[in-house]
Amino acid sequence: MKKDKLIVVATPLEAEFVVQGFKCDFEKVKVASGVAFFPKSDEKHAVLTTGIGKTNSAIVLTHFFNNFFIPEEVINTGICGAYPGEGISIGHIAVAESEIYGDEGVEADRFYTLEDIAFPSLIKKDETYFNEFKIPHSKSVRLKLLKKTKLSVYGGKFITVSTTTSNPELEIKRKELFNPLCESMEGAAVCHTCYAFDVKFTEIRGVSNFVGSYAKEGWQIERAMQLTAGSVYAYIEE
Ligand SMILES: O=C(O)c1cccc(C(=O)CC[C@H]2O[C@@H](n3cnc4c(=O)[nH]cnc43)[C@H](O)[C@@H]2O)c1
Repeated sequence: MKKDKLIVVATPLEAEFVVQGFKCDFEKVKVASGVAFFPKSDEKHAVLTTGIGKTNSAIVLTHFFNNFFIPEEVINTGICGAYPGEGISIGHIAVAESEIYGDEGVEADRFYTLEDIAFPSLIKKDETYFNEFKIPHSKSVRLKLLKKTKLSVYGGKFITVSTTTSNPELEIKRKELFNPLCESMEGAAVCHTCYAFDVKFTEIRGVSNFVGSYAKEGWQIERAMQLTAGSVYAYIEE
């Protein structure tokens, strides 16, 4: 097994899409409340399933780092919701340029961020982080995917939420607050954990739906998972 990169997903179905494309046998190992797939091949990478949401992601990834190995880079992948209006659509690929906790703060007369209320989420060396974690190498990730795949690949800010943005009022509000390209329920927590452990963080997601509505019949979950798995292979290929 190669240990330079670790692929992190939220759900068993997302793991299945990634693992099946590796075309090798895997050993399944329990990691706290999650599951790791360790490939029985020197050429392939491990895949970690955390369960959905910020808490599961942080618990399982921290447990993995402490008990298995610390990779040079974590690649967080899976599906996401896109904010309409940026050209991005269902079946497109999105690369995070920064990860933002979209609902950590205070909801009062307006939304107050962690910075507004002076509550850092992480203090490290000389840096203090609040809602946002920047991902400076993301442009090179996007360029690599554009070069190596025929997919539409967008870059922008991702927000991570506990409550999905499934009505138009919340969509407008979060768009005005953070100008996000996409949202998920794990990204910022995985990114935060990587910052804490000095691990490079990359996030590549496939758009399964638009935010702003709760019409689940329009979601294309399996197509988005398939395309995302393909873009992760393209990214990790030397
Ligand atoms: O069945 C439902 O009612 C339901 C409501 C909201 C989300 C789901 C999911 O299955 C998605 C959760 C899963 O996928 C990511 N994801 C995908 N689209 C979005 C989105 O628009 N907003 C936030 N997260 C999204 C997320 O990272 C979770 O892992 C089901």
